[in-house]
Amino acid sequence: MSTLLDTTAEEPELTTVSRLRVSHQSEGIDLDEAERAAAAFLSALGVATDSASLKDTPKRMAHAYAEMFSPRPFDLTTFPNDEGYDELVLARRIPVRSVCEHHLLPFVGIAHVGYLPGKGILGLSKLARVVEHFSCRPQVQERLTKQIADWLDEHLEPKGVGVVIEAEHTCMSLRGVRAVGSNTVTSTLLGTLRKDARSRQEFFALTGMNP
Ligand SMILES: Nc1nc2c(ncn2[C@@H]2O[C@H](COP(=O)(O)OP(=O)(O)OP(=O)(O)O)[C@@H](O)[C@H]2O)c(=O)[nH]1
Ligand SMILES: [Zn+2]
Repeated sequence: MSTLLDTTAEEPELTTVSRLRVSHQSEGIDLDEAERAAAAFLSALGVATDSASLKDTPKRMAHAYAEMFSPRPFDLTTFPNDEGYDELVLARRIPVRSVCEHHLLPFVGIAHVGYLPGKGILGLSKLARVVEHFSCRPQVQERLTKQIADWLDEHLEPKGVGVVIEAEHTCMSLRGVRAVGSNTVTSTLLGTLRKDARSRQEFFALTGMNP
C-alpha cells in the first residue's frame, strides 16, 4: 500500500479559510482475490468454512481488512488565526485503531494531539481525521506517532506540535507473550514543544501524563 497523499487542492492560504483535500492512494484493493486468499488461509489452518455461519467468513475477512486499510478522505480546513491565539490547542483521547504490520493484528488506544498555532488554526475535528488517516494501514506505533506530527508540522506550519499515543497491541496480549493489559506509550514533539521545557511540561500536564 502506498503512503503517498493526494493533496491536490490549493496550498493553505492564511488570510482566508482554506481547504486541502486529503485522500490516500492505495495500490488498489482486490476484494475477490482477498476473499480467495482468506479461504485458502482458513483452510490451511484447518478451519472448515462449509457451515452456514462460516460460509461468508472469507468474504467478511476481506471486507474487514479492506475497511481497516481505507481511511476516509477529508478536507483539511484551516482558518486564519485572527486573534493571534498563541497557547496550546490540544485534542485529548482521540481513539486510535490500527493494525500492527508484523502480525496484522489490531492495536487500539488513544492519541493526544496538540499544536501551538502560528498563522493558522485548524478545524478541531481534523486532528482526529489525521490520526485516522495514518492509522488505516499496516503500522508500527512509533511511525504512526511521527507521521501524524510531521504531517501537521508540514501542512499547518505551527510553532510546535505534540503527539502522544497509548495503545494496547493485541499481538502482545492475545498471543505470544500474552501481556494482557500492558500498553505502549510513544510521543513525538516538534518545534517549541520540543525545545522549550516549560511548553513541553505544559503539554504533558494537559495530556494527563507525567513526563
Ligand atoms: N516497535 C514496535 N514493535 C511492534 C509493534 N507492534 C508489534 N511489534 C513487535 O514486533 C515484534 C515482531 O517480532 P518477531 O520476533 O519477528 O515476532 P514474534 O516471534 O511473533 O514475536 P513475539 O510477539 O515476541 O512472539 C514483536 O516484538 C512485537 O511485539 C509496534 O508498533 N512497534
Ligand atoms: Zn504485532
